[in-house]
Amino acid sequence: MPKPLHPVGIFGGTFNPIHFGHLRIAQELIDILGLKRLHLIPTGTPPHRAEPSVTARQRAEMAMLAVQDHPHIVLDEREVVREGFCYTVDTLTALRADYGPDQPLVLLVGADAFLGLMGWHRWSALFELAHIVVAHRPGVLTHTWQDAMPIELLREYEHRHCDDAAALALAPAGRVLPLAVTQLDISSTAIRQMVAKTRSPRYLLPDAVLRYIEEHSLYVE
Ligand SMILES: Nc1ncnc2c1ncn2[C@@H]1O[C@H](COP(=O)(O)OP(=O)(O)OP(=O)(O)O)[C@@H](O)[C@H]1O
Ligand SMILES: O=C(O)c1ccc[n+]([C@@H]2O[C@H](COP(=O)([O-])O)[C@@H](O)[C@H]2O)c1
Repeated sequence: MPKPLHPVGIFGGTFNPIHFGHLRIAQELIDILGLKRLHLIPTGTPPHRAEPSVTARQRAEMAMLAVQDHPHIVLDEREVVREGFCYTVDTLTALRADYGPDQPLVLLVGADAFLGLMGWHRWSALFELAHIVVAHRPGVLTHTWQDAMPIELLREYEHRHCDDAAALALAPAGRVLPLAVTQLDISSTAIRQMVAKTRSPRYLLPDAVLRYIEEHSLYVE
């Protein structure tokens, strides 16, 4: 029997700014799935929210400061340099072309993002391109979260749901795995608000990222 391939992780976000909530779920995914590589992908121009207050380049620079010494996380700037809206389906299509048809790809999203998946461009094509791992997030009702899913998403979830992380190495795409991760009630919104009120977000994000925010006077009002 051929040896299963190590899945490749993919984690996109606005990262305005990146914080320990993001970094912790990325680390837990790496450990649980035995990933050798996770692409950390700051969004360029997001289709789904107002233009972030900080440029994609600066959000990417903060993400780089957060992961530059990590042995398995690579900062992937393909969305930062893309013209126009950044759709995840396009990013996954490009990664699928890079890695070939057999490589298991695993897209990491938080539970709040997964609940909004039907609003994503060509959302049902995402399941053909990658597995989706859904990290629990404080504030999202995880024990009854199926009740919060729109019916079409629930149908996909019930069809694709699996609880065995090892199963993701056995197919290139198509499964949905909920992941009970350490719950860190941190959001970029809260960090931006703290800075605006001259309160320190220290210990919610890496020191190097906080220094960058201070040096560039980000989020001050
Ligand atoms: N504390 C957290 N725990 C689990 N998942 C998280 C956490 N923070 C963010 N995520 C997930 O990380 C991805 C990127 O999130 P994003 O960059 O929008 O951060 P955010 O903190 O939600 O930002 P904002 O407050 O600006 O909306 C999303 O899939 C989101 O669900
Ligand atoms: O492709 C889409 O239509 C789409 C719609 C909403 C969100 N996304 C992606 O989901 C990821 C998390 O988004 P956010 O807003 O929680 O930072 C990020 O990589 C976005 O590009 C993608």
